[in-house]
Amino acid sequence: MAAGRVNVFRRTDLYKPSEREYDYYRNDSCGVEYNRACDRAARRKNGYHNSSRTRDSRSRRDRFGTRTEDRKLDEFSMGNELMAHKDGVRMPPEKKRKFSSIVCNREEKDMRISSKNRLVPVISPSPPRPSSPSSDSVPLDVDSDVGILECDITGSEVLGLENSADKPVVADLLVGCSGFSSQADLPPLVPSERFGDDEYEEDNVEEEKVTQAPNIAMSRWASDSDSPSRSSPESGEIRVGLSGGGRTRSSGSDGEGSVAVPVSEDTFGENEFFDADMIDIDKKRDGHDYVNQSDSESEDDGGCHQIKEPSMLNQRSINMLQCCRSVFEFEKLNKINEGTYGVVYKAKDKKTGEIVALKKVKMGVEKEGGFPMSSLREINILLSFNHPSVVGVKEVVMDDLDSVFMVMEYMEYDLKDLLEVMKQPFSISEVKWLMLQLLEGVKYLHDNWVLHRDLKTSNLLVSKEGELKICDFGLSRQYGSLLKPYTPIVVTLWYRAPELLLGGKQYSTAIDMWSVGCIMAELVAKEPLFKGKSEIDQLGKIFQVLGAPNEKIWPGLTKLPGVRPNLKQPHNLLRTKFPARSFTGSPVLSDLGFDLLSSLLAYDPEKRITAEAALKHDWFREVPLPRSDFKCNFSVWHGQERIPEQDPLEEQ
Ligand SMILES: Nc1ncnc2c1ncn2[C@@H]1O[C@H](COP(=O)(O)OP(=O)(O)OP(=O)(O)O)[C@@H](O)[C@H]1O
Repeated sequence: MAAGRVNVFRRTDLYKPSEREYDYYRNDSCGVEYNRACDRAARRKNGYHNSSRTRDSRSRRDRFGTRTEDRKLDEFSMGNELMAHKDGVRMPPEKKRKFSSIVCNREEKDMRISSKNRLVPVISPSPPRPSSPSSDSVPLDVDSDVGILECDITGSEVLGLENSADKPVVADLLVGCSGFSSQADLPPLVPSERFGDDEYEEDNVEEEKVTQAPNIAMSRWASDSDSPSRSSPESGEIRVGLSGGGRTRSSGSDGEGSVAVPVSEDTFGENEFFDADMIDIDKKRDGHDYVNQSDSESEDDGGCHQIKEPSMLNQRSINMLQCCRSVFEFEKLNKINEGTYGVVYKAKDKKTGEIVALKKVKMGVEKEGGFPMSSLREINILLSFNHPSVVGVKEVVMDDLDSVFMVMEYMEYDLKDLLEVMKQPFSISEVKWLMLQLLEGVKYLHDNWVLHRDLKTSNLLVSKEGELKICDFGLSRQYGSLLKPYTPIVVTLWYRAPELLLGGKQYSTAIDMWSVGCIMAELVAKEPLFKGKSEIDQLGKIFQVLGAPNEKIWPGLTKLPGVRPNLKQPHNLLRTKFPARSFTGSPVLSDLGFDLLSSLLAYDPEKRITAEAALKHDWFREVPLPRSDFKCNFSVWHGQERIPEQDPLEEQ
């Protein structure tokens, strides 16, 4: 596609587009002067945020997640104003599927192929769609020892307590999932060294086929009469659907298309991803979903929370042990990086020659001998998702012992490394293109009821073709409101939303949007916006730039556990950091760009712009237009040919 064409892949697959326009309301109370035209434009196009909620219907399932009533959940409870046809604007009748299989079946008639082989519809000034139903509160693991942050918001005088990390529950994934009572019983997949360790040698690779393991029907789960649900995917088994079509998928699977990972039912507690006792969400406010813990409006539950549609993304299933290829069918090229939950290698599929990334799952991180729940979540989500802006997981492979690897599409860079090695910041048109891709990915997640919860530049992969993909779903959750509060200890500090820093336990997709705002600022400025050293320091840094919030601009603020009433209100200095013009080389943002950034960094989560609304922001239509043809090539920045083996992800 030629430079200057504004192409965006806009999904029309899951939801009917709205024909309505919504009033726009955003947080402008931080002392920022907004351009009038910009304001008008924003009001015209952006998602309306409102805290009212409506209940149209809901889907119900029994405790194992089986659908018992096929009522629809109206995700677009945009507020009473909209529902009341105010000013000719009526409530969009959009209905959203919850926790159903995620299928990327774009309507191709509205799409075109971009230079990056993406299906992309051309941006046009069509009427905006309603805000995504997106988000909500996440059923998180809540640790009893989660600390409450206290802060005296006078400048940066904030007191805090140490919070514990989010501790995912351990899933006994492999042992016992297929009839093996211990690891020793597991059939040897490949009798050689473990892949991923330095001692790995290609010579050890064997052509031996994976021993067929008993499937779930033969497993101890299946024969466990006390656990009739074990064999049910809704109860104890994680089934990962590879909803057909789309991206490349499991080259080594048996063709059935998904992976079933039986896990102890106990493993999935109330806060878990595959929770069976979930309550109805039913609180679509302003495009962000919120858990309402005191919902008494249920029509038929006597005030109890309804079981919401379970978070099963599955369609078909295969037994992981039965179908996994061996990691020795890949040739290890080099170690790319190591994160908290796993080591990532660059590797080559010996059969196809395809270059892939292998993420080795760290075992026993949380509990001895267990399979990290974070990895299970990540595998499940990534295998189920199919979107150009979400990194694709092709299959899961194992080595001869108990190591599990995710086979992912290989991406040459991550944004963090790129920003570090670049000599010049991205141009505004490049920022726009990256932001469009990011927002499309985030919208896709939120549309499919997933909070990423750890959006940051190191979790945004970029190909040399300039494609951006979100990775690292280890902290993500499919949200479905639960009675328990959520742990606020999510999201890497610099990208953490103020409601989390202030100890809020009910949060929504808005936390991801805050992170997106931080990323946008970082893309423009080439350095992180808020670089706090601790939670207290992080809050202080935010307040220094945006001004301390108050109850007026953020209703409910003072109810957050970390807030004390004596708030001061310094000026909002964001514009000075991103002026419209600069003679000093500071990063510049037009009025529209600044409007989008301010909307992403709105204090009040309910006023924070949604991914869907952000995608429609006029900044993307103003010159310079998004540069969709830009290539992420080192020669652009270093004046020399980039040698693939020396990309910034590779270990020296
Ligand atoms: N598909 C991929 N292609 C290329 N590099 C990748 C890929 N996936 C991950 N990486 C690299 O590996 C790093 C760590 O990956 P990832 O974030 O998934 O691991 P993690 O253990 O969950 O990390 P974290 O510590 O952030 O939780 C990424 O920042 C990126 O540099």
